[in-house]
Amino acid sequence: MTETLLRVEDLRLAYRTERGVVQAVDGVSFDLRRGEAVVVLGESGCGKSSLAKALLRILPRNVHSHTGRVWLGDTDVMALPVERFRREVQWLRIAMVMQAAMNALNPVVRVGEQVAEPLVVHRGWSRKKAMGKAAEVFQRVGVATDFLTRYPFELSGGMRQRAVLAMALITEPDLVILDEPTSALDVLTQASIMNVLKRIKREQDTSFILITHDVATSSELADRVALMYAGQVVEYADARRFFTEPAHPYSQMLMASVPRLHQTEAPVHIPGQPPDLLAPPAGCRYADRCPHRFGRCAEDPPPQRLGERHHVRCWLYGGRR
Ligand SMILES: Nc1ncnc2c1ncn2[C@@H]1O[C@H](COP(=O)(O)OP(=O)(O)OP(=O)(O)O)[C@@H](O)[C@H]1O
Repeated sequence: MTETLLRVEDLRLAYRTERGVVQAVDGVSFDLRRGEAVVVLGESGCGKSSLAKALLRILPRNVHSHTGRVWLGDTDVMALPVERFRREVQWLRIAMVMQAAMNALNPVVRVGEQVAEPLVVHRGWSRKKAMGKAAEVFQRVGVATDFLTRYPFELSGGMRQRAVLAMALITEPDLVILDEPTSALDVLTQASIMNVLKRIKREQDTSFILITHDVATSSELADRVALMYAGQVVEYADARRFFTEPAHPYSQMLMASVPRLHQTEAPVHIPGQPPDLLAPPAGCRYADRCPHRFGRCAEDPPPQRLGERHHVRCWLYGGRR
């Protein structure tokens, strides 16, 4: 059996705002094996980016609370002093491509130098040696090495996205977290970037957490799916199982809402809105929109185990009181 790389236990992140406390990540647990890709799916505002930030300890100033355990191998990296986490874990073991990172490249620094930077800063490599590695990683992500000496404005969106991916991969981390890496790109470029990710996953045994709201693009890479709703993971499942036989009523509605090429009926629209994270309901977060709602949904369902590495937060599947 492949080794477990990451185990997240009861991760929580809340922000302080003028209107009160926003519980953006609310008791998230899942695990990830080496070489696996988990796709974190969910509607806008459900806490996907906050989950990534909570994992990488990239927190805004208005954090109210941040708790839980994040095991990377045998180490709970949440318990490490923050300087040690930055020195030993960030970039070197877990790298991240932030949302819209390709637009955040420094416009006055050549792309190659920016891509090589993590090796210089975090591994203490000489700039020359790091540039050699940058050329190698550029080829791996499908960018010709003459682009190393170009400035960001000279690259297309797809090329810039590959460059930020190269920057995340250059230290050969165990895990790369990608937040909406292709949402600003056209479908052909999206597909070619997903192909690069698939190849890297296969060749280097790199694990990925891919955050997206796009079911179609993500299905290509996903080994596992974590579906988020209102700060919680409502279903965590094997990807094939999730895409063909989703268990949670929200997963079922989401899958039915994805337009298909040879579909005769119109895609389903999910009525209603997700709850306000400033004042989430006491019971099941999805109850207001759920066609299967019954009395017990007034209580918050804990994750119920449906099988090996498959859990669901729904009373339809029984569970303890
Ligand atoms: N720094 C912050 N301060 C206060 N509230 C925040 C902050 N960042 C995010 N939020 C709130 O936390 C909740 C989750 O936001 P988050 O960005 O994690 O969701 P998301 O699923 O990534 O959404 P999107 O797909 O739109 O990026 C939202 O209600 C959002 O308004």
